[in-house]
Amino acid sequence: MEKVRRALNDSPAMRWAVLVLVGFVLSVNYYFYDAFSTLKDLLLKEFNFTNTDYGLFVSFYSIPNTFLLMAVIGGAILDRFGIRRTGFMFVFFMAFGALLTAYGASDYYSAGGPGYGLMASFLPNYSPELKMMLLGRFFFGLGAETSIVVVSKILVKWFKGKNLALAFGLKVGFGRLGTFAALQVSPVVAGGGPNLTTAVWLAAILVLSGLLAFMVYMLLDAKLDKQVALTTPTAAPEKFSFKDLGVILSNRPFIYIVLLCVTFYSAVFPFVSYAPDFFADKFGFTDVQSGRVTSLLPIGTAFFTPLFGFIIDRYGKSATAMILGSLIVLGVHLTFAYTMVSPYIPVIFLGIAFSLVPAAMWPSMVKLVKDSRIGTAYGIMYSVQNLGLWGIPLLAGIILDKTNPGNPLVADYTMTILMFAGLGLVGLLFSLLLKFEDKKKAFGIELPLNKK
Ligand SMILES: NCCCC[C@H](N)C(=O)NCC(=O)O
Repeated sequence: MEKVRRALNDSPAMRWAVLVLVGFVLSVNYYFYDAFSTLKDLLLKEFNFTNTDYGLFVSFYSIPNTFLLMAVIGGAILDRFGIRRTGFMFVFFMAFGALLTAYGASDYYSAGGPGYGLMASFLPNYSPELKMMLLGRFFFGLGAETSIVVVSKILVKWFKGKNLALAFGLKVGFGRLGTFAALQVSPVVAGGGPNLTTAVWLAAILVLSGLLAFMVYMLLDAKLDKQVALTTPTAAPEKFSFKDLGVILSNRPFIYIVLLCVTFYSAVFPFVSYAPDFFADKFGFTDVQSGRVTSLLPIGTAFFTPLFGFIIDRYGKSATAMILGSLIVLGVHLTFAYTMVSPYIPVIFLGIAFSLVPAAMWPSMVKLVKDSRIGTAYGIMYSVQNLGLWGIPLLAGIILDKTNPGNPLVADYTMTILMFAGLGLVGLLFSLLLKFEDKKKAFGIELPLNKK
């Protein structure tokens, strides 16, 4: 039998190849998530959506993960059944949901295609188009979040002790590139309205190509497992037990990170879903201009997150990075709410915050949870985070409708943005508590990650 001296994950080239493959899966995931933010006005016009309908559509992504605890269940299934089976299933759901959403927005469906009659037969206050798109968004969210958990576990498998924070930074960077592309490409393809459906189909087809990329990754994963089995006696996968959940949930720094995760991301992702419309309404930008300024955020973070990850691998200071990032988010939203400063400046600062916190937060988990339970831990984080990603876009839409009675074309966003600032403030509090706890009990969150 051929003796394996080096496993696939010992080769830097293979590690980076894996990162590119799973990074692509993330890019298309984020592309689809964000492709609708520059189409908001068109959706309102074409399908008679209200701001609340739009908020509902954005937030439906999070329903399976929050209320059905799919990210936690997905994380536990992942720890139990492994990366290949679980990953394929969830990337498949993501692609199915994306195609269903595109179908719901298509002319063929609106003209009475399959399912139209059924969707028209209940809840008449919501259009059949909205209902089909909500169903698609539900499946997309179910698969998308859990597939991010899968990708996180893949990175721990290939990169632990070998530039893990850099790998996580690049992973986030791939996601941001997807958001950047969506903000740039979607409004151009939609062409101000006539090609709205094409813009949505393009997004769905990209997600489908992510499924193919994941299947290629599965081949590498199987090969690595075979090599590892030759050199290391394989332990049977540990069965999921509620005791494990209890252990994870009684870890105080973990809880602070989860709470920071929900407040920080709720102040950023839902903001991005409204940002193009906000820039258009407050600063008089066109759809394409506001898409462009919003897209500075993901493109900046695509470069800065890996850079901060690289620094954290070597020098640590993760808790401090989370405090600084939270402080910046608060300052940025107050600037948006109360000043007419050119949006380019706060967006750049938001990009720095949006790089610092993710670069520090996600890899910190390996300091708190053992590898065999990392899927469950990320699943818990994502489920709680999704509570914010569900509630906050909806709340933003409701505040927007309430503070702008009569649905004027140009809306006043002040109260909506102040709500985002409030979330930034609460996030800052949790990041301070995290640093305090780490100082008291020496969990090592401030230490470099490139240490065994
Ligand atoms: N695709 C947009 C929502 C992704 C949410 C995801 N749970 C997450 O937080 N990813 C980490 C990140 O920084 O993007």
